[in-house]
Amino acid sequence: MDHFVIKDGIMHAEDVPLPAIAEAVGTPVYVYSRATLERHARVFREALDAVPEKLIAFAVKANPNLAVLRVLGAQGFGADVVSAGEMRRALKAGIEPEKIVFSGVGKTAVELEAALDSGIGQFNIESEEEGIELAALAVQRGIAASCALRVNPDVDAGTHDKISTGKADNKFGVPISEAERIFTALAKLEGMNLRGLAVHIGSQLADLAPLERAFGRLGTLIDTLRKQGHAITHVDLGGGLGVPYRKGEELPSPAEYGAMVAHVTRGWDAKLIFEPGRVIAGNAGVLLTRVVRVKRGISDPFVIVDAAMNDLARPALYGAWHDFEAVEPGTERMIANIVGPICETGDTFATGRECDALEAGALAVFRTAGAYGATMASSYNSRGFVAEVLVDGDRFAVVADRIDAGAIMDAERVPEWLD
Ligand SMILES: Cc1ncc(COP(=O)(O)O)c(C=O)c1O
Ligand SMILES: N[C@@H](CCCC[NH3+])C(=O)O
Repeated sequence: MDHFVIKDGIMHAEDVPLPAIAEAVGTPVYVYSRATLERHARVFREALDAVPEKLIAFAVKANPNLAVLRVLGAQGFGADVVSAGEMRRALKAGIEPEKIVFSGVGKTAVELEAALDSGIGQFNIESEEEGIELAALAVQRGIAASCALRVNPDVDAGTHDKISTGKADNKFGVPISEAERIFTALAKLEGMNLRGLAVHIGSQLADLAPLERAFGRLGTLIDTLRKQGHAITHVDLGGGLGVPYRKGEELPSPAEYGAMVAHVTRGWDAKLIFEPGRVIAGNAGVLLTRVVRVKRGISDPFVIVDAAMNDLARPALYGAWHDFEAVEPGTERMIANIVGPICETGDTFATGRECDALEAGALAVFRTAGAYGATMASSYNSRGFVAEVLVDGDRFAVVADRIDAGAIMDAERVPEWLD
């Protein structure tokens, strides 16, 4: 069930009319639905009912807002983090350290130390070099780091090139052909409790077959390692499940994903870890924006909105599609180029898009903006950082203040020697 629906001619987030949020907080603003987050968490968990032992660790990069993390933590989710900053957020949101998994190719020594000192549950090691460094830091502390080795299975996820992570030439994980040697070498190290494997082949996957292929390769590797006497007790299957960005688009459901996982992993006898991001948060948020003006020229009109590529980068970065709808739609439609105010032609959300007819001052939303939206924002063109709101039934709260150009300038200094 969609929690962003038109009631009495006005789009609501749950029971809150979006114009009320625009009035109180201004635009552009991200609006998240607590009920949707909770429903997605429940659906994903239930889809994995057949998996006896599991941890679902939300990929914090998708939406690191503290309130969002708090909602998901209350659903029993852990956190998949890729930086000390994300780890601090997960901890601050109340997620137990034991439920935190640290992924990422470039964890610095400072980050590894912070994570060891916080007692996080698992490090997903992405190279032999990282494993050696981490083990040494653990020895200094008189502890052993619980780790999984991230394997690059050389599988084409069939997604956008910039968000594919499991092909041999991608920077992530160790090549599957080298995994046995590296696992054996790292497992010997003092300070290293190498207890499993991890894989993540990419994001916004529209087909389960590449995931199934990757998990199958992991299964073969588990057998090989066990035959050599290694204990494999934890296997992290990453995230990646895609979501519909266009009305009517069909993607594999969490239930289909869960059935595939249960089938491929039958008999693995290990705790499975999942790192979903987009499938939990994507359709739990919209970016609410106001039309600045409609510029008519020789081509389709330009609908210039007050949101821009600095607030929602996905269209400019990946050519991504986000449905665009009026908050108070009439019966008329138009064909328009939907653009932001930034001084780049790439600040274009849609070209030649059929949408509700809009005039200056009207409110509209970009849908499916709850994942990889605010988290990828920048302050380009000194536009500041966009605000975020969480809706719960008929109430809402600002869960991230708008940070304007003034606040950003407060962190800057002009050295005296320039005077
Ligand atoms: C290691 C890792 N885990 C989980 C995710 C979450 O992916 P998604 O949002 O597609 O579920 C990502 C992002 O692709 C990732 O890099
Ligand atoms: N930022 C990407 C997803 C990257 C996933 C991170 N590994 C997107 O918006 O689609």
